[in-house]
Amino acid sequence: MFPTADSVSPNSIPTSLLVGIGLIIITIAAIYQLILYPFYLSPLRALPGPALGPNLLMGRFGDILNGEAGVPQREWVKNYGKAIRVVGPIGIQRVIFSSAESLQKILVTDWISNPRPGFMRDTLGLVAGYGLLTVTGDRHKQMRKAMNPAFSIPNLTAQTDMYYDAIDKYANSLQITYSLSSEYISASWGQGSVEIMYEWMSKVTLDIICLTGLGYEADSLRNPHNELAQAYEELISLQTGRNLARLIAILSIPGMPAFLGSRLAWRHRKLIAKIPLLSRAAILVDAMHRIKAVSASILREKMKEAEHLGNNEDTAAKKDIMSLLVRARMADQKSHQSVGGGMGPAPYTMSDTEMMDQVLTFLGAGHETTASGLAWTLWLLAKDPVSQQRLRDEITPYLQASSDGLWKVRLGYRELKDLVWLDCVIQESLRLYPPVPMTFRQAATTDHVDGVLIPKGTLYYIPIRVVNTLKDIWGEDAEEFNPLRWLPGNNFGQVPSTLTFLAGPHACIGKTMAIMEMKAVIAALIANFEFSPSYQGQKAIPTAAVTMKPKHGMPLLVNKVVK
Ligand code: HEM
Repeated sequence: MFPTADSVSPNSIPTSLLVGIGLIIITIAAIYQLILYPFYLSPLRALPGPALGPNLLMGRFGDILNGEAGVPQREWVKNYGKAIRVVGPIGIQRVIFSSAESLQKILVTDWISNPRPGFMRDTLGLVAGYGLLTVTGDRHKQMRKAMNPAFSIPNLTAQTDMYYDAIDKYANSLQITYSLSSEYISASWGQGSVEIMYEWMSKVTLDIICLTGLGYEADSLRNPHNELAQAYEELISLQTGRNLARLIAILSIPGMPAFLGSRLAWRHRKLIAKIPLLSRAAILVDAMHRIKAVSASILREKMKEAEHLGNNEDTAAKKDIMSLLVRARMADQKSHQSVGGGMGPAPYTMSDTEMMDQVLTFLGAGHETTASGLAWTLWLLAKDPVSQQRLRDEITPYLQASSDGLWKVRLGYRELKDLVWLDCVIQESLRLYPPVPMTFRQAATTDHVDGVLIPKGTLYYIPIRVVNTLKDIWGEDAEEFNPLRWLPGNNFGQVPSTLTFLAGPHACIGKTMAIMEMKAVIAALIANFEFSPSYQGQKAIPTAAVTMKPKHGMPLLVNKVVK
């Protein structure tokens, strides 16, 4: 039925016409975004890179989602060179630079003009607080300066003994499980207990970061119902490939991150859970609410404790990073008051909200990353019994006998740093399986990088795992596990060639802490247990999520070392 001349007044445009015009506009916009701009107009179109692929809407996103973390990108870099363009979903272009000079410019020299992109800050802010991971420029400089002392070597040295409570608990529980399950013999492969190592490492690192970062005993190893542990388990479940892609899509809707972080969203979480597209967001809202509630109460306690203790230095409780930050803030405020009675410009101190965000940041940034690093190290050692035994031999002189039938390991900061083979193994594992396999930056201004004109707004994919395995830096065996390359004399440690903890002002503040913690856990486990693949032909597949977790949680066969 077509409208007659009588039925169309100047004030009433027929709905069908409006719909038609709308469809034409959407079609033109889609053709522009998906085809015209990326392939005929964008200044980046001259860069080499993989062809668009069969799906115009998704670009090469399918390869990334279904591939091993960082591997499709590594193949593209091999095929197309060190400055490439990849078209992702809805025609969004990403540029991958992998030369040392271009990464130096993006991450170090011009870091302020290349911040983390908005979608990344929104996502991180929601799950790991609006702390160091989300701020940039001057605010970042101030915050980082305020936090650096808490990560100093003296503080880390004082903290190493806090790792061993969780490590001992895990070693004990592993010993019990082993003794109960070693009767199950797999005729084809071996005897022992099959353990899902990522899950265990996640509990160990949660307990350690809660204690060292916050002075809080989560004890998730013994108490699976611990509220923090449960909430994090739910959050982690959202981070597998497709779930994560859906979540990022939801978070890209303008205003959505702020809404999901609000009390309103929490109050209506049951309703949100019923909306098909948002059901996963409801899990996030609920888990984050619980994590925030626990974090807020930890912070309140810290503040009370700091008021009570004043500047008294020697209580065990004050070794954790949060206590140090709270006390440093109090000291700054007091000194401002006492010098000139609070007149004059106040020094920068973190607000209560910023402090609270740091609590969430430590938990978010320091837990799964380290768990993932540990799971991959155990896998690499399981596949390389010679390196595993060499490590056991290196640690043997430091072992202490104990009544529970386990060797106690109590390596301090200096020993953890100086054990050469332990260092080689950890560095090599972090190189080959960097727990954060990639990150993003976005050009805030139009600029040239490596001679390429980069329009404002361009997304940079920072190829951490790719750079860590470039053959022209690491040699022909770049993709192999070879801890020997880190031995003194083959000194790759001097070259800024692994990007595992990134580089520049946003480089990981927890790097030394994470390495020390990994060394302590690995030393204690290898001293007491032997690890091997859980079945013949086992392959471990890193998922393409925020952190590079092993698919299926990394089952390994565990046997007790005979004393
Ligand atoms: C093996 C373990 C770890 C790895 C591989 C790792 C890796 C990284 C990477 C790649 C970044 C840069 C992210 C970006 O800018 O896009 C980063 C930043 C950060 N990490 Fe870690 N991290 C680890 C452990 C930790 C721990 C234990 C903590 C704290 C207790 C921590 C706290 C942070 C913070 C606060 C930032 C933001 C730094 C800034 O922007 O100034 N990380 N980490």
